[in-house]
Amino acid sequence: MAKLQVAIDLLSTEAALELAAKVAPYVDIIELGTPLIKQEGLKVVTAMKQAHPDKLVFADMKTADTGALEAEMAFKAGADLVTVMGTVDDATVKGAVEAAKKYGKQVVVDTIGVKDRVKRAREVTAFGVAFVELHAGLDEQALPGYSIQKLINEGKEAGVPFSIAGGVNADSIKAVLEAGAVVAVAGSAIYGASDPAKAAEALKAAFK
Ligand SMILES: O=C([C@H](O)CO)[C@H](O)[C@H](O)COP(=O)(O)O
Repeated sequence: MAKLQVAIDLLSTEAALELAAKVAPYVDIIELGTPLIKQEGLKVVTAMKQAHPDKLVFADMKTADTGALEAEMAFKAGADLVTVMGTVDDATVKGAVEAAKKYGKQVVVDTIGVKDRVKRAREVTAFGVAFVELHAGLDEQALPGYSIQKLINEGKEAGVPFSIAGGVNADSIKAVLEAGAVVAVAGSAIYGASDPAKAAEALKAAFK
């Protein structure tokens, strides 16, 4: 069964914990966004795992170098999954995968900036990553004419385990799941909602 991941792009540990407490009943994976980790450090990962030991905690490290080292730092802090950028050297991805094996954890490759996401998704899957995040970041989403449909089409074509991030919301969740995503990532559709718990519950209902 596919999983729902909440991406927390807030900027304090306190706010992240408050949001997670509201939405935890409806989500499978709690993601600490890259800006949040940069602002608060890996202690936000530790705090989240302590508060939600039954959830998978996803540290959106967006690692670009020293794959093994950064993955190990996040796993030691309590992360279950870490991200490595797909645009970087294969050695960085492989290093993170080696660290994940050592800790019994998992690596996800983030495809922001990857020109041919389908090709790269297939390449990195062979290195042993858990799944590939077909991702349009917040800056790309803000460009005129952005549509999540491209990611959905790429997922259908890829033939490897993938998540989709980049505007997953109540309108797009069904198409994301029908495309075969193993994880649907929703950030602003949850943390930006007037009632985040209700928004998460509505998204989760689409999984049935
Ligand atoms: O990963 C993300 C982004 O790079 C900032 O950290 C977002 O969490 C991801 O794009 C999901 O957010 P929404 O697009 O708002 O659903």
